[in-house]
Amino acid sequence: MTRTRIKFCGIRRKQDAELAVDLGVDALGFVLVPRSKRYIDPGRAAVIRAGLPPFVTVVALFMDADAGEVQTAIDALRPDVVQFHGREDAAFCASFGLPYIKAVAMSGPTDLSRTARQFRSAQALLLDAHAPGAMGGSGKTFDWSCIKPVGLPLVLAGGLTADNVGRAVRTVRPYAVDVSSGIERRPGVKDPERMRAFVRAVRRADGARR
Ligand SMILES: O=C(O)c1ccccc1NCC(=O)[C@H](O)[C@H](O)COP(=O)(O)O
Repeated sequence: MTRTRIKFCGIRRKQDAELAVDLGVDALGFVLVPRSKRYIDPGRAAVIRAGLPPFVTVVALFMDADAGEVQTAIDALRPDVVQFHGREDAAFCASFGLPYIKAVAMSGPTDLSRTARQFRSAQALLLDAHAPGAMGGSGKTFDWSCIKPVGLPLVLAGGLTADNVGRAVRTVRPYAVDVSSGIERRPGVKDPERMRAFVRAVRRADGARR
């Protein structure tokens, strides 16, 4: 059976990280973007990280931060993967010596193969609904019909919920799905029932793809 990986993003509380791990979530995202409603200080994120068991991927998110800020945060949090949401180019993304994910703003027709060529050093592309220059975590979906395989793993994000993620998995067949707003009570505060329902919906869709 294909197992769609799941990333919960915008983690700010220890109990949310613990429940995510119990539910078998593969990756946790920490938003290190100071203007975000889900911002977490890298030191606080490191405390949550220290309590995680092995084999849970810790992802640090940045948006147009300078290299010094990114490196300082990496030194504090020691993420497994870095994820870039701004206008960073491939050389910048790769310069920290960590696997990286590049977020692509899917606000209109987007030439994904061109982006994949530009970011061929990326571990994956994360397709999100925000407009270029705007922040992620908008809770909005985009038109999935423009998604084509591009030779890099695709992480589908943007407005996913327990109600639409099954259709997303069956339609797009992404390597992973990423969710923030759809499992929240309010920004940065996750809702246990929504977290559980989301994971159940992904696993049900995985079963249907067998
Ligand atoms: O979540 C934020 O506030 C944020 C701010 C700046 C850059 C990225 C941000 N989030 C990125 C994510 O990976 C979200 O999980 C992704 O955009 C999906 O969000 P949502 O539509 O809320 O599920």
